[in-house]
Amino acid sequence: MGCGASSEDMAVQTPVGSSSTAYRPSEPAPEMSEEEPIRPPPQRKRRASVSAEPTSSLKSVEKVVIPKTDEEKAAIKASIANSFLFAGLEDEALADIVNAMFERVVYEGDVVIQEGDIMADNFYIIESGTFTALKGDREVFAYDNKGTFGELALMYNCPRAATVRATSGGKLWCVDRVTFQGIIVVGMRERREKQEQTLRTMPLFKELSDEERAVIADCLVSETYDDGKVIIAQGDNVDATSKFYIVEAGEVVCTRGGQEVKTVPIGGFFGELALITDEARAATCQAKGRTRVFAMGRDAFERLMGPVKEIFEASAEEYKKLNESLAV
Ligand SMILES: Nc1ncnc2c1ncn2[C@@H]1O[C@@H]2COP(=O)(O)O[C@H]2[C@H]1O
Repeated sequence: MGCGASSEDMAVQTPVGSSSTAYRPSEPAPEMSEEEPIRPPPQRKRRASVSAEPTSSLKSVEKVVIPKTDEEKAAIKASIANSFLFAGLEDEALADIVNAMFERVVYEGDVVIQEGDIMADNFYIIESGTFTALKGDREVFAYDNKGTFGELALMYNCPRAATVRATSGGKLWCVDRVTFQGIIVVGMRERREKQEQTLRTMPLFKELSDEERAVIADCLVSETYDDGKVIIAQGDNVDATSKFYIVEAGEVVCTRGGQEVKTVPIGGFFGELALITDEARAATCQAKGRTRVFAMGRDAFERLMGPVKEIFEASAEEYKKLNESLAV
């Protein structure tokens, strides 16, 4: 994770949901100890609710459908909205993964993941409860009613890097290994390849080396905006959380004082000016049609955008001339 993504980056916000799936303490998962009971992962072939269609991401992965209420689905989607693991997933893939999630109720002291376990089974999203992540006896992270864990062993096919134990009762949403790898890991790989290809064609990055582009790709997150949605508002102050954007699909319209000053096409950028000058946002930038952008955090922008500084300086000069001529 080249941009220093931490467990917090992966954290989900306030998961909700109210499935009534039974938790059976007498039913330990095969690779778990007695103290960590879990409802077994979905049976891909035998469940009546499992359909056999392949997913769009990985043809050989069957879709698993664990029935959920609309409220539960919406709540799960809200809770994973800020997780980079899910960012950029196509709507269909996201729906597939939400369908496949199953719940696990935990009690204080339950060991959900055991450090060193080579049979990593699930990825977990916290709906409620507190959890501690331990390496040996040392706590390396504490989760408080939000967050996700268990992705590393599934992404890199390595043993579990830490133990995760419930420090209160709570509820988790689980994604089984096959679904996680088939949708999230494959999706990330596909997106990464597409992203590097896209960056290569963008005027801003075309003079950079493959290595420079790869580092930049590590720090980009796809965001999707509906038609008319304001991505940047003129006059907003910038801070450490402010971002720089590149249009990946669709278009972005920029206005100053309500007057249109620019349409940013695919491959174009916006949101750089205030990050450079540390002044308020100079224009309002809105999606035209459903639009996808690559967003880069301010920290990465400052570290990585040096090589394209001249391009930014030239566009700042153009904006200045245009704004003077339009008196906006
Ligand atoms: N005429 C313009 N003047 C200033 N900014 C513009 C103009 N047209 C497009 N923009 C973009 O709108 C963005 C708004 O946020 P920033 O000020 O960070 O950076 C700005 C530019 O990238």
